[in-house]
Amino acid sequence: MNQTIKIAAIVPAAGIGSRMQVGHPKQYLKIAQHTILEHTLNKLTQLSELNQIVVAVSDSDEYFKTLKLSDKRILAVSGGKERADSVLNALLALNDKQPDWVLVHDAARPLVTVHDMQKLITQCVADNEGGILASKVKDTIKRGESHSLQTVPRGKLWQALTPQFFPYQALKSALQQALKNGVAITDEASAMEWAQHPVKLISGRSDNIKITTPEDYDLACFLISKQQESEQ
Ligand SMILES: Nc1ccn([C@@H]2O[C@H](COP(=O)(O)OP(=O)(O)OP(=O)(O)O)[C@@H](O)[C@H]2O)c(=O)n1
Ligand SMILES: C[C@](O)(CO)[C@H](O)COP(=O)(O)O
Repeated sequence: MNQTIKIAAIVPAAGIGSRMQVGHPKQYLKIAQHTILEHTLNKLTQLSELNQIVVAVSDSDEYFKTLKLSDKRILAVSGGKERADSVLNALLALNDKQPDWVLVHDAARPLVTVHDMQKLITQCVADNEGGILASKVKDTIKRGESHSLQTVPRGKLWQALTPQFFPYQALKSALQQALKNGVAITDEASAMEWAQHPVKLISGRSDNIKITTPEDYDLACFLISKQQESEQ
C-alpha cells in the first residue's frame, strides 16, 4: 500500500437501536466482556492504513466516554438524525485532515474481518474506484407484502455490507448534494450511485452481519466466540 495515501475511517455509532428493543443503544450491548462498539473498533485499529478513526456518537450518549480506548487515532464527533447525517458530520469533521479516502463502517458490524477490509481497500485503490463489501444473495427473493407478488431474479442481487470505501471529496460532495435534494440515502453507495460515481462490488463474508434485532445479537455472540477461538 502506498504509504502517502491518507485513509480515514468513519464509524456511525449514533443510533438508538430501536429494533433491538433493549432500552439503550445496541452498540453498547456486551459480547464476551466488551461492547459491540469496542469489538468493531478493535477490528479497525488493526488496520495500520488508517490515519484517523472518527466515531459519530449521539450528543446524549453517556456510554462512549466510559470506554477504555487507547488508540490515539480515535476521535468522537456528534452524530445526526439519520445515519447519513452522522456520516456527513464525520466527513465535515475531517475537513482539516483532507484524507484521500474514507472507510465507513457500521458500529453494529463487529464481525467484519481485517482480511475483508484490506481486500476492499487494496482493490479500490488499485482501480482508483470506490466500492463496498457486499454478499451475493443466496436465498430466493420475493416481492410483496402479505402475499408474494413476484420472485425477483437474484442473479445480480447483492446485500450491501460495510465498510464502504470512497474518495473523501467525492463522497462528501455526493452526500451533501443527495441530502440537499431529498434523496433517500441508506448507505454511502446510494449517494455515490446518485452522483453517478462508480461503486465496485467486492465480495465479503456473509457473516459480517449488522446486529439489528435480538436474534442477530444471539448469532453475533456465537460468531464472536468462534472468531476468538480461531485467533487463539
Ligand atoms: N442517526 C443515526 C442512526 C444510525 N447510526 C448508526 O448506523 C449504523 C447502522 O444503523 P442501524 O443498524 O439502523 O442502527 P440504529 O439506527 O441504531 O437501529 P434502529 O434503526 O433499529 O433504531 C449503526 O451503527 C448506528 O449506530 C448513526 O450513526 N446515526
Ligand atoms: C449501511 C448498511 O449497513 C448497508 O447494508 C445499511 O444500509 C444500514 O441500514 P440501517 O437501516 O441504517 O441499519
